Amino acid sequence: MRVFVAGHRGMVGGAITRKLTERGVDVVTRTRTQLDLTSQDAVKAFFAAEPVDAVVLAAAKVGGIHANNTYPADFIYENLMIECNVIHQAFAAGVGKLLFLGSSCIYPRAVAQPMREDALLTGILEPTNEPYAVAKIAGIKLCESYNRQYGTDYRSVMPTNLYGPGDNFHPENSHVMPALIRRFHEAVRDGVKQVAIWGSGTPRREFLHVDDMAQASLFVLDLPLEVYEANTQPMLSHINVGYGEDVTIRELAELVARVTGFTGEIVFDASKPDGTMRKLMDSSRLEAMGWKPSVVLEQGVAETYQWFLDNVVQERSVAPA
Ligand SMILES: NC(=O)C1=CN([C@@H]2O[C@H](COP(=O)(O)OP(=O)(O)OC[C@H]3O[C@@H](n4cnc5c(N)ncnc54)[C@H](OP(=O)(O)O)[C@@H]3O)[C@@H](O)[C@H]2O)C=CC1
Ligand SMILES: C[C@H]1O[C@H](OP(=O)(O)OP(=O)(O)OC[C@H]2O[C@@H](n3cnc4c(=O)[nH]c(N)nc43)[C@H](O)[C@@H]2O)[C@@H](O)[C@@H](O)C1=O
Repeated sequence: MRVFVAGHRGMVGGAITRKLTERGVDVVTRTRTQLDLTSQDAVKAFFAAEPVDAVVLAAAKVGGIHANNTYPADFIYENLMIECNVIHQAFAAGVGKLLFLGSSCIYPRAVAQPMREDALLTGILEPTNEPYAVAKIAGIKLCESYNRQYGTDYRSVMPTNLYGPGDNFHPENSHVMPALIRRFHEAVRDGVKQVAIWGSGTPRREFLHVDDMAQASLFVLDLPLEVYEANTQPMLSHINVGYGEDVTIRELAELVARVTGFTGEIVFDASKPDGTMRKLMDSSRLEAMGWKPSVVLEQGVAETYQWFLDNVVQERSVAPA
């Protein structure tokens, strides 16, 4: 079994690669420098040269609310190009099996909670990440369309907000969890008594550890075709992957403060956007098939903070001035 993991250096692609390698799968990888997935010619040449049995598409332009809002053209263009190139060229090279990773932002911003798979395309999207969401919806529809027209077995999973080792801890462009881990850590380090959190603190988010996401991805990829099809009716579309519970951003900030040892004041910066007020996944389809998450949020945040200390902080302290 040879599997191409696109995006193997990312948080999710890295976790999936580790799990596949543990299983003894021959994982094919390329860095972005070796293979720019936005280039149709390069992706075509790659599939011609590297026969694989399956593809995991975990490469994407990814970022938090600020990055999505600031670089909308990059988010829609790069994600559409990556999806079109990888999905079409995999098909053209005769690869029958593929797993596409979407996102919970595909659902309308004011949809009933928890969000079911069949809520797709039933309302208006959240404006702060609409371009990214449109690209992710296109990815689902690409897989669905190739399955319908050509009989491929291209599956899609929709992860909720993810976190864990390998996350992006950029102060502005990252997601909320790594941003807060960095901000609280630096406040403790510098003796700062007040930390500002973006928005009102009232939006709710659901956080799933990346190891659970990787496990869910392989669980879905392993499902017998008839089971996947029976659980993705009516359009053989996609499956949600969530933790099952959400917290307010204020509660998340309080948790990260405890984990990092911050005892000062938490304030809220209303000049920053809240984004969607709630996006809790309904993961009952996946859970009915036997999958459930295993990493408890408090434990996951503590482990991620340790990873940040061991990798991001450590690397910076030994880097040349
Ligand atoms: N993180 C989250 O909270 C969530 C993520 N997802 C989805 O999960 C998937 C993985 O996300 P995550 O691991 O967090 O993202 P990361 O940003 O950690 O990883 C993305 C990977 O894609 C690669 N990549 C991006 N553009 C290109 C390109 N043009 N050519 C080649 N490689 C490219 C990156 O390469 P390089 O290392 O060179 O930058 C990187 O390895 C994505 O589809 C994302 O949309 C869905 C919901 C939530
Ligand atoms: C995974 C998901 O991720 C994005 O959507 P999002 O959930 O809104 O992402 P976020 O993690 O950036 O923010 C969550 C909440 O947290 C608040 N918040 C507080 N303080 C900080 C902060 O310091 N940084 C960030 N980033 N957010 C902060 C922030 O204001 C918001 O209310 C999209 O990419 C979307 O496309 C997508 O798929």
